[in-house]
Amino acid sequence: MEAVSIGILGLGTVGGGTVTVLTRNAREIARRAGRGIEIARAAARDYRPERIEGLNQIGQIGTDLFAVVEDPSIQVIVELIGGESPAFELVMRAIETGKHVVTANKALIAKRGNEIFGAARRRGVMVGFEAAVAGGIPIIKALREGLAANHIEWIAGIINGTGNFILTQMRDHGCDFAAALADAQARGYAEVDPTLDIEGIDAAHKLTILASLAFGIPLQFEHCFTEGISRIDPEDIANAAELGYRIKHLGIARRSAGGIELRVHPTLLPERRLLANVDGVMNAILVKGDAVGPTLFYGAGAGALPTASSVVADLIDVVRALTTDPNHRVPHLAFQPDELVDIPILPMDAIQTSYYLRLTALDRLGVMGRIATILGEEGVSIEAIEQRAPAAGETHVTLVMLTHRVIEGQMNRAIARIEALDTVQGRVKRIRMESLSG
Ligand SMILES: NC(=O)c1ccc[n+]([C@@H]2O[C@H](COP(=O)([O-])OP(=O)(O)OC[C@H]3O[C@@H](n4cnc5c(N)ncnc54)[C@H](O)[C@@H]3O)[C@@H](O)[C@H]2O)c1
Ligand SMILES: N[C@@H](CCO)C(=O)O
Ligand code: NA
Repeated sequence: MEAVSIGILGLGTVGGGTVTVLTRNAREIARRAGRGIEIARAAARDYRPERIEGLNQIGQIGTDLFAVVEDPSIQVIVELIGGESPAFELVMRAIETGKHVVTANKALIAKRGNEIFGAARRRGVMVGFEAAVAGGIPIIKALREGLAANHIEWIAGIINGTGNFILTQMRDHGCDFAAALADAQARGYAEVDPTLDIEGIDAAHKLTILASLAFGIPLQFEHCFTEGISRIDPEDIANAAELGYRIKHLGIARRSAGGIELRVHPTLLPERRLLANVDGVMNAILVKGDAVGPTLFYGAGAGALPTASSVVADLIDVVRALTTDPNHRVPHLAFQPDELVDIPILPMDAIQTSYYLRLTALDRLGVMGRIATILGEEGVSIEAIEQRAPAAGETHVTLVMLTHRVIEGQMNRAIARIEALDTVQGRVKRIRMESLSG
């Protein structure tokens, strides 16, 4: 059978990797897909030809993205430019002209996916986005198909490679934040705007997508709570280690009474948990289904070839399903589109978790007692407390506490009251803790 013609938009880290994988593994890909995949055209503002193995396999390379989308000989558009615009307009135009789409763009899917999938459904075309979440890990496929029998209870994942790389470097080498970030950028892990990685926005994009697939809810990026890693101090990493914990940047989506928790933040995890030992650029997603129990998916969360692995898997899926009836394909968000239920996302002060607290207080009789009283009055019970003796000549001590589970709203009130004491210096540092055992 004749090869399927595709057009690639963007020839950067992921675009280049996709060309390489399609070229290197062309024969095996064709054996799996049933037909060859031919890169008829590609377009990019710029690219590094010396970095792209297989570049000579591309029929035609230009700079006009829309010209590729309008080309009637192309059946599938692979969007790898990133960002919301013009990616959204390109994808919508591709759909309008009856082309299937494969994308690695989580910002686009998290923010505009409801519209994109609606348009794709009306036009009867497929949109693949496996590469958008956790790079090379086939987590979308797992949630949509492999775990389809389950009532999913919760998901917790390390879903930003750059952030995990930085935290790992800080812990292992006492390396500073800026140097670790520069290294992640040089390796092609980071987003064009790395604040998306560091501030947790990229992880929030991915978690939004995972939560939809797991719970059958529309994409609701605007309701995801997001806290980044830029305020994690080496001191907190060391304190956590002393207490038997590691700090990981987690995305957590959980069904609980009254709604769904959707939150990205630094998290203390007991050091023996598998997730606590996922280091460097590696990602991992723990999914708890009622029938299967906990399942863990681990692999490279970023980088050229791992991400291309997912892009090409989607391409193979599209090629295999080209002639199938659109109504009988696996739904984009795992649930039939008219079965998505708009369950509310819980506000952050309604969630329940335990906490690591660090504060600096005057080393004077009664100060500790006052803090403990406030915590008790707000319903916060302390699991462990450590006091760092003041250095010679110092008047203040550092207190590190671990609490039992409590509603975040109560913790906020307790922290506000503690910060208002004149015996307490500066802010109370708070990092959430999860056991991930239930
Ligand atoms: N880098 C990774 O490890 C990784 C992993 C998973 C998903 N992603 C996603 O894949 C997408 C691409 O990321 P990347 O790291 O390959 O980016 P990149 O910056 O390395 O490459 C982007 C490519 O698109 C081109 N481009 C961008 N905007 C353009 C425009 N307006 N007109 C013409 N060309 C344009 C650039 O010239 C370049 O060739 C993003 O959505 C990103 O979030 C990246
Ligand atoms: N910037 C992203 C790329 C993969 O999505 C990360 O570091 O995880
Ligand atoms: Na994936």
